This record gives sequence, C-alpha cells and structure tokens, in this order.
Amino acid sequence: MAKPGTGAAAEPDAGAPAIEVRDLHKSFGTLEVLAGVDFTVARGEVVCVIGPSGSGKSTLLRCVNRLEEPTSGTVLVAGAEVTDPDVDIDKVRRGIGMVFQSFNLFPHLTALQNLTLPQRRVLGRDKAEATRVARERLARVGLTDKESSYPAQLSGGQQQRVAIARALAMDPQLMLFDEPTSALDPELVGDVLAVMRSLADEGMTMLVVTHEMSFAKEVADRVVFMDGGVIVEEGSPAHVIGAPSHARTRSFLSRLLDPAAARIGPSGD
Ligand SMILES: Nc1ncnc2c1ncn2[C@@H]1O[C@H](COP(=O)(O)OP(=O)(O)OP(=O)(O)O)[C@@H](O)[C@H]1O
Repeated sequence: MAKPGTGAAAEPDAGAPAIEVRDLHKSFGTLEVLAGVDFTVARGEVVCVIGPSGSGKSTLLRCVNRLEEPTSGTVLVAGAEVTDPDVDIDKVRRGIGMVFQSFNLFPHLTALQNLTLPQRRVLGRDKAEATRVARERLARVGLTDKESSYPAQLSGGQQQRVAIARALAMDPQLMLFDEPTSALDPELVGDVLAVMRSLADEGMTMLVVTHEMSFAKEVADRVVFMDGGVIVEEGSPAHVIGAPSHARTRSFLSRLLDPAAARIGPSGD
C-alpha cells in the first residue's frame, strides 16, 4: 500500500511482477464490465488478451494505467499500487507505453516532433537528447526516412509505427497495446506486427489486446481468453488457441475464423 503523499509506491520494485491484477471489478452504471479478474504478467512476458467484442478487454487494459478507475480490486505495476488513490500515477504511467487502435498523433507535428515533444515535456530532456532518442526509435520501427513527414502524409501502418516509436522514446518498462492493427488495411498489418514481434524478441514486457491469432500463436508466451468480464481460460497459445478446453473459447475462435457463422446466429453455448 502506498504511503499517502510520498509517492513511494511508484518506485519500481525490481523483484515484483510487471503487472498484478487482483479481483478487479469495473462497472459502468449497472453494466458490470469486469467481474473479478485476476492475473499476473511476469517481466519480459508477452501476454495476448483475446475475446469477443464487449468482453472487457480494453477496459482491463485501461485499468492497468488507470485510464479507467476500477470499481474495486487491485492493480500493481512493478510493485506500485496503481489503484491506490495516493500513488503518484504520473510517475507510474511514465513507465508504461500505451499504443491504441487509433494512433493519436499530433497532426500538426512531424513524425520526429511527435517523438520529441513528450520527451521534452514529460521527461525534461533537452532538444539534442530528445532528437537523438527520437531518431534512434524511428530507426527501430523502420521510419528513418519519414522523420519530416506529417501524420496525414503517412499510411495508417506508418502512423502506428510512429505511435510505437513515440511510446518507446519514453523508455517504458512495459507496453500495452489495444488492438493496434484493427484500424489498418490488411496489407499494412504485417509491418506493425513485425515491429511488435521484434520488441518481444528484445525482451519487452507486452500486454496485447488483439484479434491477430497468428501473432498470438507465434509471439505470445501466454494467451488469456476473456468473456463476460472474466478470464475463462489462459495458458500457452498451443493450449488456448490450438486446443482450447472451454466451449466458450472454442465458439469464439470458430466464429473468428469463420465470420459467416457469426452472422447466422448465436454460438449455441
Ligand atoms: N466509458 C464507458 N461508458 C460506458 N460503457 C462503457 C465505457 N467503456 C466501455 N463500456 C462498455 O463496456 C463493455 C466492454 O467494453 P470494452 O471496450 O472493454 O470491451 P472489449 O472486449 O475491448 O470490446 P471490443 O473488442 O469491441 O473493443 C462494452 O459493452 C462497452 O460498451
């Protein structure tokens, strides 16, 4: 528990898991969106969260950096209790990179400026250091030649790679991805997934809400299947995607692979 006013709980605990979620509940009015979620993400682990629309995946992710206030329960990030009202939440958030479905770039700034501005404002880096870091991160996502482009001059996939580079420029300990490829034309998805795969290979801790089953199968250490605001099952990709033990998971996966079946009617379980 944080000591009120000290911000002490925001200090990373080297031995603590990257994320711990305990008995998390979230309601919007009478709608209970998270109905008691428990899970842990180890450092360096890549966890994909899958599940039907409305199952609470985005809400769970948004509770991790307190973009949503949980109704009850506990979230710890590197040992810092995010859900404690007295925690220094800005300090915790500085260690968490977040990538959304929509890229949320500043339209009036170039790619390079989109990366330098938050570093200067939030981390207080001087212009030369922020520019050096920005160029390094743009190179990491394969966009060195686009540093002077404005978002409107970039494809959706390139904008998303700038958004990933922007998050990386803040030196996060942990990256949250909320359906990062859902808004992209199919031919642009591969480049974004390749960047995410390289981050995973480098040991970045990643919690990824996605419908990209090939990414989940090939890159995730663990897959969590959510439905109705609870975790129905979790385990290795080979288990959850390859041989799910729960009927609700099987039904979801078959509807995902055969969208025509989803239009015909209810899943039957
Ligand atoms: N701010 C909000 N106010 C009211 N209801 C909300 C709010 N945010 C989410 N919801 C509702 O909570 C439920 C779960 O939403 P959430 O976005 O977490 O689901 P999801 O599993 O990520 O779905 P999708 O795959 O469609 O993004 C939905 O019914 C949604 O309409």
